[in-house]
Amino acid sequence: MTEDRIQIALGLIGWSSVMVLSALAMATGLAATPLDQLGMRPNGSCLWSWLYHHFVDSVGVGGYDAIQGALAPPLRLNFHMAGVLLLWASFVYFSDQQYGECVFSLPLSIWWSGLHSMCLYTLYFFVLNHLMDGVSVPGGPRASKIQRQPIWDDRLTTLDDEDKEKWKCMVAEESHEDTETKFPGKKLTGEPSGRQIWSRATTSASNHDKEKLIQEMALGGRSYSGFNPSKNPNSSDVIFRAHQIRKYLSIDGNVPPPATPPKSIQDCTRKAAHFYSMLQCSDGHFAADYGGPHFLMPGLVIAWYIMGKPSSCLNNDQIKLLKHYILVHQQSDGGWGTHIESPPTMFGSTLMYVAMRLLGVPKDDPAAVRGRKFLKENGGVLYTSSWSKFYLCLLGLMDWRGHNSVPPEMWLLPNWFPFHPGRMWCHARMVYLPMGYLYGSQFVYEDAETDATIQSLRSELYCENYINISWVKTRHWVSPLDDYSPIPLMMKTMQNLLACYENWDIFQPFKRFFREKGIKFSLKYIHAEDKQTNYIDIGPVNKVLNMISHYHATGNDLNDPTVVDHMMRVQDYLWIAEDGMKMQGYNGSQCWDTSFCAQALFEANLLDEFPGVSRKIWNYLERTQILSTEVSQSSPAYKYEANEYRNMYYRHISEGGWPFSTSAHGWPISDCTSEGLKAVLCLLRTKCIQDSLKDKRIVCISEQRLYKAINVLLTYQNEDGGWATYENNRGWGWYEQLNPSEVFGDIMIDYSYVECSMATLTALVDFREMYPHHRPNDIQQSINKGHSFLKSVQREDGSWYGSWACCFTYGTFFGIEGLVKCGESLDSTAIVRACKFLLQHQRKNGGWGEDFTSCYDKDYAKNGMKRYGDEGSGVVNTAWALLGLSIAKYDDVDAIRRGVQYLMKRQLPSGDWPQEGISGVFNRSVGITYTAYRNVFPIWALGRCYAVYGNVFNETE
Ligand SMILES: CC(C)=CCC[C@@H](C)[C@H]1CC[C@@]2(C)[C@@H]3CC[C@H]4C(C)(C)[C@@H](O)CC[C@@]45C[C@@]35CC[C@]12C
Repeated sequence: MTEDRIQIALGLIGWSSVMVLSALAMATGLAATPLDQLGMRPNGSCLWSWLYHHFVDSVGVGGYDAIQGALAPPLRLNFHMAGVLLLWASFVYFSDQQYGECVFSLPLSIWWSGLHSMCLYTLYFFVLNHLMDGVSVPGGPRASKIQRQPIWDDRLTTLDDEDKEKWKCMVAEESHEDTETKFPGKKLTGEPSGRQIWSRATTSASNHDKEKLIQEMALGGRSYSGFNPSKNPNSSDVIFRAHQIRKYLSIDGNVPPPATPPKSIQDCTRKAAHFYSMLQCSDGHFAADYGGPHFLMPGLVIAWYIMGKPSSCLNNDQIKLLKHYILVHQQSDGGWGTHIESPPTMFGSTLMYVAMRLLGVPKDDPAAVRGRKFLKENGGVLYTSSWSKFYLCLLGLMDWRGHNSVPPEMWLLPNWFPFHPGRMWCHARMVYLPMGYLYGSQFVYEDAETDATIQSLRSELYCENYINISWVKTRHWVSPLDDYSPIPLMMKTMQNLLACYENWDIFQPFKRFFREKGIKFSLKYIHAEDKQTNYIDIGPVNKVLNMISHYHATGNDLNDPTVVDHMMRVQDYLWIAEDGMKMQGYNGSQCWDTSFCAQALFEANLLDEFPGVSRKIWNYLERTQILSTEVSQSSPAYKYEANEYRNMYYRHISEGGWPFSTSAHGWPISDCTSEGLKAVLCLLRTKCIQDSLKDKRIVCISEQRLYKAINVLLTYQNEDGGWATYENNRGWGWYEQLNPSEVFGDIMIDYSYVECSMATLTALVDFREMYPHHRPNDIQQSINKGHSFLKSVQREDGSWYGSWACCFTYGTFFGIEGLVKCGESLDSTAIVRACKFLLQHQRKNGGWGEDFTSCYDKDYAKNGMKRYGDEGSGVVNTAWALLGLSIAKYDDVDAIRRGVQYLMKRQLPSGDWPQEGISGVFNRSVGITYTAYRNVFPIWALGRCYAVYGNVFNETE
């Protein structure tokens, strides 16, 4: 009897341990799979990965990659399940052998374990794939719409002549030298190519007549009449363009494009290419204004202020231009938008107002009075969104209790944890990292209590008395103007629980212990990001927050080498245009624009006509590919290329990839790699590059390097067959339930996008055409999966939602091109529906137009590009639509002709096109400027239309 009891007890223990073990195995398998897809070996967080790694891989039979790669998702699940089943059966069998018969007989135990496994399998499959919704496709329905319009007073603003002419855009090595002379004894690390900074020039414009011509050319053949946001808040990049044209014309033999209007499509394309070639920088890249968002520069101003206003971070000349920018973008009601075309929001207004005051605009200046009126009419800054509240807390303009918790402890969660921050989209991850550090340290500007401006701001920003505010209650307050992504219930609940953790005494000893560890890890991680990016950092937000974090960590030491390293890279984000100085959304769009230029000229058959331009593009792409093995060992980035560090800091492999901007930035992106690769392949097919390679006038990009690019691209593919931006998708759609930012949509995970997928698929197809023997099966498999993905995200109406530019026209151009290159037949339903969608939206004047509201509302802008286009049409949208229709060889030649004639008609006398509405977008709600698009896409579209349809465009109507 006693023996029986012991047997049953032991059996039960055996059973429960089996259950726990298998649940654990399931959980780690489930949770760790996406994190293991870093394009490298498993990090040991998943039991099965660990087993493969140690047993299968060590015997050298192709290893983990081969197994993982070969297993399609359902199979992979089965693999996990088989493992669980085996473990289970053996355990039960073992206990059965040991402890006699009763319930644990062999057939029964197999039956039970089988049943149990089936149940878990079902749970696994359904929960993961259905309820958790593997990845939800961006572009789903959006309820709220932009209700208001931005309105500016009709006023012309101009920069002082001195400001227009005395600034010089320096690139590459010259830019490094300039910065290094300002920081004696310090050296910048990383590849200099592509770096672009604005510095005061010592020479001024000389010949007056020539200067007039240059200014006119920069404006497309019209004379400069200043900047008037009520006409168009998008600046035209006149200052940079004038600067480049001046440089170009100063070289003997260089002439501007002919003034006569082009008579044919080829003339028009050639003239456009000639004009655009004048803008190319000496290192081969195409520079341009990459501004737009209004919430970036205030972050920098706040950092500068907190750090004691060092002139090595921002000097007086820059401050003057930053103020100018803030003032010209203020709208009639006193507010500022989240970006240049947005109606005023509390997010934009709070930050711009604070920046304006910190830069020295007095409280009673009319702009400040109007700004304050706007803020107070909307409830004061207690109703601004969380990202601006964060900056207010740093400055001592808000109590940290008024901000929801950003616990740095989140980094201490085990990697397998379903909500580990390492699974977040890298931009969100890299912003919440320093936020966690600064929140955890409860950092506040050290002079806040004595600083007169801060004290005054405390009364300017609130409707109530600052000292009487019950901060904890205000944590969730947000104005409807900002509430694009209302905080979901799940996140609110979590924030409330965290508020207990932050404030209840009972948790404090526990919190102290873990907080310290979290802060320590965060700082280590921040440092790794700084080194990996040569202190540029992934984007403008974490750039500034990382700098403040180091300032804090070093005990507010401005001379600390890390803080100085950071300050040396501030210039990389600043840009001057006719609306003043702005902080850009990135350190530029160099590689992206340059890769497009190569492809546009290739399709227009002009690369050989502009051999100098082609060679310079080649050089840029050659120097910009990320090649860890060739990074000098002395570079701080070197160490972090090792897989050990990549694993530790959740980074995908980079070797072989191309970035969006510069090599020094160091973060490759799937579509930037693809566009870079396609550009190289185009160049390789031209005579001028082939000859230059033969006589060694340019450095060779070896086949091995192209293979590395292919490797990165293949590792980037998600399980759904699509491609995300920087990394594989590591989480699930439900993560969006934890989105803590009210102003951005879909920021929590890296989704598969039509743009990234099309770019990668077309790169794979182009590559296979030239190198059919390299990994043919992997490439074919990948193309097949990608092809199905593209079809799966096509919308009912035949369009695709564009996540990174405005909007359906962009997405649909990408969708069509992707399908066609994957071999979809031109008369298939998918292609015909997509082309019909485009045709339905062609406007009376022959063009196409959409503005930013399409992206925000997730609904085609009914009035087209109403405000800043031409009767609803815009040149960039028209070019995208033509590119889509012509790759599909759509047979409505009349529609194509009208589109082409529209582009030709809109070309300016200089060969340029006008700057219309904002083209780019991110996170659904923020517009971003792509100045180069107005040149490169029309060239490309005209080139392609001519190649596909021949000379049917020249008869005028
Ligand atoms: C952290 C937040 C909310 C703001 C900082 C801004 C960045 C998130 C974005 C600024 C530039 C973006 C848009 C960047 C630009 C290029 C695109 C793309 C065109 C290559 C696209 O196809 C893939 C995504 C992009 C990389 C982008 C991501 C988001 C930005 C970094």
